[in-house]
Amino acid sequence: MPVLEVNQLRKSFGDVHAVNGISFAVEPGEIFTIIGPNGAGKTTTLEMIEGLLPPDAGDIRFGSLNWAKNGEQIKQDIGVQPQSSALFDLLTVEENLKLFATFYSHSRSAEEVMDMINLTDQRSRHVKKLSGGQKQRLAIGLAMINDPKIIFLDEPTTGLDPQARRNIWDIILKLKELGKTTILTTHYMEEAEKLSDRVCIVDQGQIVTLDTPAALIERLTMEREVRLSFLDGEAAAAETEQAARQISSVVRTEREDASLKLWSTKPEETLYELFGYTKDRGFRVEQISIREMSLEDVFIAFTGKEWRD
Ligand SMILES: Nc1ncnc2c1ncn2[C@@H]1O[C@H](COP(=O)(O)OP(=O)(O)OP(=O)(O)O)[C@@H](O)[C@H]1O
Repeated sequence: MPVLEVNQLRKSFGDVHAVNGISFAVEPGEIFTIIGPNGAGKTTTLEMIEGLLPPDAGDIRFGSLNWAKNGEQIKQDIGVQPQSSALFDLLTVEENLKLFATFYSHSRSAEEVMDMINLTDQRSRHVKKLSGGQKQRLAIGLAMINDPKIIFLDEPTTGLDPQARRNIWDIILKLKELGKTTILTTHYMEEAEKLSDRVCIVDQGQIVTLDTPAALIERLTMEREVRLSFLDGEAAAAETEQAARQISSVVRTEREDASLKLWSTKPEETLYELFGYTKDRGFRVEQISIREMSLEDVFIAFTGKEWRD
């Protein structure tokens, strides 16, 4: 049985349909990621599920519980990461955790949470002296202080450097090991691909597609990008481009100076044929690669838009 089900959720602000009929179900223990560009409706969706924003329409269920009848129980069962600006700057790490623990009937010890978020050695530090990554880890710690079944993390790694981002990924994976369900939003495709059991891509308030990262990538056409660069300069690349266009599995080509990119439905065979050609012509190939498909390609394929972080 899903731990969370949302059905036909809608929210408008004036003329803006921020969330326009979103439905999904999350299974216990999943890392479920909502990904989409700025303004796609991720935060609005999360805030409605978290009980912070009333929906215009739609249904939200946590198992057999709903906000109208079981609000107090749901608050005990879920953990919501506050924006880092909501932390108490003049309190220490430990004091923040202990304060948040008083909001709940049941809580984990501050000690245990500090260990999980790797802030035990910063326990007596005031929040205002923490780095961005440490503040974000504390915000996640506050979301887990009530030992919730479901944890909501709204863009927990935005603006962090790669190492700080990886530290947060480690915490999210630890939560999964503990059997928790995590609902995450992110701008970062790489993050969604690495962490998620399932990914829901949203754009303009609607779900574009929803599946496991591997299934989404698999569902794309088998077209893959092949890159070649030539030691013999532009002329060699231009001639090889002409030859590539005669190969039936090559869908399109693009060339910049001595670098050639082509998209093929049979990349290995295409390369084999092109190597025959370059060898006959005496062209020296400097580098070749076949690019793996990523969630970014899935986004572009489904929306027709470029992805930008
Ligand atoms: N309180 C509000 N008043 C008016 N418009 C709003 C409000 N909150 C959100 N919006 C609008 O609703 C749309 C969806 O916003 P939302 O914050 O949910 O997107 P998002 O996917 O979380 O974006 P981001 O990644 O930038 O946080 C945007 O067009 C936004 O400007």
